[in-house]
Amino acid sequence: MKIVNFDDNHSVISQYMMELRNVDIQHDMLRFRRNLERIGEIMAYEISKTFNYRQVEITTPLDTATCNVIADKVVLGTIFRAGVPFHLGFLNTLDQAENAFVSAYRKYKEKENFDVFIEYIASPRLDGKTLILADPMLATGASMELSYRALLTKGEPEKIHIASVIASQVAIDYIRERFPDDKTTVWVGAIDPEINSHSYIVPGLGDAGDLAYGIKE
Ligand SMILES: O=P(O)(O)OC[C@H]1O[C@H](OP(=O)(O)OP(=O)(O)O)[C@H](O)[C@@H]1O
Ligand SMILES: O=c1cc[nH]c(=O)[nH]1
Ligand SMILES: [Mg+2]
Repeated sequence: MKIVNFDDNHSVISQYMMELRNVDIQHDMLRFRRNLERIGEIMAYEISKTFNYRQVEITTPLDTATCNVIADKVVLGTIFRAGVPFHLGFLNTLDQAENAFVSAYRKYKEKENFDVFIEYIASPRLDGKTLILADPMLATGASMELSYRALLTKGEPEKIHIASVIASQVAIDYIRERFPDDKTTVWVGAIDPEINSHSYIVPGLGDAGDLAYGIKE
């Protein structure tokens, strides 16, 4: 499994990450969502460098030109709710992609004890396609794994890109053991060292869904 950590080579993403994490800035919900979206746009661009391209002859007003277009059949698969602004960023860049949505959410039994539930899935067929699985937070990795398993009912993708803003080291190890090694690449803004007893990433940024859309009951 290949891992691309954007924190290894600083870029404007580092600035967006600071704003997402910073308690003095992250409460601006519009900026928070827009930063997730902007990171999605840039990650999509970087992932697009791994695609196959095919040549097409097109007509310009003056002559014909040989151009290259994406040959991969790309599906953007996103996990509700925090994934929504991130998804929009990917779709801004990869506007021809198909789209899949999965709802994965934590249902708490007690304060520190929860199950992850999948209740909704909407996806095209995935056989032979390039699946980008986007969720800004990878804490334990359970939502990502369960969403992937739910999507496998729609076919077997040829390539898998897991895209996240912050992953814990635990989640990276978890995903490494559960996703096909030869066709999975993980793209992350940063890998944080710990998760706490509530399975929140530390230092992380808090609750991405709540910061993007408000506190849920
Ligand atoms: O790796 P995990 O331990 O599964 O945790 C990560 C998940 O938690 C968050 O979603 P949450 O369930 O809080 O739902 P929300 O996006 O609606 O806030 C986040 O967006 C991930 O989907
Ligand atoms: O740190 C975390 C863990 C799960 N979900 C979040 O939004 N943040
Ligand atoms: Mg949340």
